[in-house]
Amino acid sequence: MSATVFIDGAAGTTGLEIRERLAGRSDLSVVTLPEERRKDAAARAEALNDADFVILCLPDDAAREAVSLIANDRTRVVDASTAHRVAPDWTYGFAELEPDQAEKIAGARFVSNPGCYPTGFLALVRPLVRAGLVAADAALSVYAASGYSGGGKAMIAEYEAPGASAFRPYGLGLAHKHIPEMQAHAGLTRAPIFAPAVVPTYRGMVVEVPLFLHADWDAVENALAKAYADSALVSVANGDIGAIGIEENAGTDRMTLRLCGNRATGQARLVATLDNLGKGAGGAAVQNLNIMAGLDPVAGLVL
Ligand SMILES: NC(=O)C1=CN([C@@H]2O[C@H](COP(=O)(O)OP(=O)(O)OC[C@H]3O[C@@H](n4cnc5c(N)ncnc54)[C@H](OP(=O)(O)O)[C@@H]3O)[C@@H](O)[C@H]2O)C=CC1
Ligand SMILES: CC(=O)N[C@@H](CCC(=O)OP(=O)(O)O)C(=O)O
Repeated sequence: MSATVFIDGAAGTTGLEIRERLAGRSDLSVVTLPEERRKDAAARAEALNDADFVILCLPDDAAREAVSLIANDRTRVVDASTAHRVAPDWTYGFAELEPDQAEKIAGARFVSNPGCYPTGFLALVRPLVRAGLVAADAALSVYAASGYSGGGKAMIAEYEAPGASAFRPYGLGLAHKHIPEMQAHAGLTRAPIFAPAVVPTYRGMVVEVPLFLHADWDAVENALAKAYADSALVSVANGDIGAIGIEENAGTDRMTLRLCGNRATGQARLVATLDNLGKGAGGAAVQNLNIMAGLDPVAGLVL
């Protein structure tokens, strides 16, 4: 019999993306609640406890509540929210982050899906910190632009009404909810300065880390290439390029990384493109589910 998967929050933006990726799968049976019961705590508690796997596509407080409703020691969880991303008893669900991360996910009961912006930042920075090519105490900055679906149903409604801004920097108080996971999982002693912006396109994301390289350019290029050599989803492309579009990986579960900049001066721009709803959310959640269930890690994903 195939494993059962309950999607809590299945009517939301991320939930719908996950349902699309799981549609037609014969190796998993997807459970969702009918519209009139999808916020009923008793119905959710029953579904959460019946399922082999649950994927939480909920605001942080509702995700914490969902975990508290699980009263057995069997149901395994992928949480797409920010609630558990630096919690010590949860496994960080970024399979490509460390050489043994997929193995840890495979054996974990509680897996937190990475944030969309941290997915780009960590993919660029973690291999360089690990290799000693960027110092653990480096003062890093992160600039990023996201499609408006990153803000869920509320932001989609706002951006699909007249008058949406063409470029909207936010997080100006430098306390965005993604900063703790960026610092913790990159292995940095200082929090990066994080400068995100929303643009009027539905999906897609560019994450950029500009920095003065103190290491050899080729060594940095090689460290990135080596880190993702075996990945079906993350690739390293030639950074000798004039411009990069936010659309590059929109509608897919891929992520592309580049080391751009001026080799002669050592001034670099590390750039990642991904889909906030793909590798940044729904794609990563399905990848984690596949790994936990011992299935093909990229089954159902958009390659
Ligand atoms: N959008 C993105 O790009 C990304 C989102 N995420 C995370 O995924 C999670 C979901 O985000 P997103 O899909 O964008 O948000 P949405 O607002 O689009 O969807 C959230 C869904 O959760 C439902 N919900 C809220 N409270 C409860 C509750 N108590 N019980 C059951 N259902 C509830 C909402 O119901 P209703 O429809 O009635 O409002 C809605 O359908 C968030 O934690 C977000 O941070 C992570 C990475 C990227
Ligand atoms: C454009 C926009 O508003 N994006 C959201 C991030 C996406 C998201 O929902 O955050 P998680 O990845 O942590 O779940 C934000 O900045 O809060």
